[in-house]
Amino acid sequence: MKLVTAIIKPFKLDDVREALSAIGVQGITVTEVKGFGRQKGHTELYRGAEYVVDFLPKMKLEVAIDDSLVDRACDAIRQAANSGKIGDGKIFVFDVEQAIRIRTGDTGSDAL
Ligand SMILES: Nc1ncnc2c1ncn2[C@@H]1O[C@H](COP(=O)(O)OP(=O)(O)OP(=O)(O)O)[C@@H](O)[C@H]1O
Repeated sequence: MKLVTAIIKPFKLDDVREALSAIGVQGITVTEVKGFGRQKGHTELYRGAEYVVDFLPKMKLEVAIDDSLVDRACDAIRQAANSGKIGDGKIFVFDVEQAIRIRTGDTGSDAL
């Protein structure tokens, strides 16, 4: 199992959620975060206004999935979150040791 973490622009959240649902992802955790990438000193558009890049609002998605879905999930996020502009975000992939569904006690991929 892997944890796919994506930092995306907030207005792309619905598109990314739909793209992940379409490939069979069943659960997503979303957190409002702030961050910046390597484009310090450049400007980035956020809700129509230009900002000197500082800590800009982003959404962090966390999706725990079976290994077999990782490539498709990353492709889906890339396509859905890509505006072609700076600050579109990043995807990080981590190993997941265990998953447990609290209600039933299911473990591993059965718990995803
Ligand atoms: N190395 C990193 N570690 C942790 N978070 C990061 C890192 N790089 C980017 N982020 C997060 O991702 C968000 C989007 O990054 P961003 O797309 O600006 O990266 P970039 O490397 O500057 O790419 P681009 O040139 O396409 O803008 C940042 O606001 C930050 O929250």
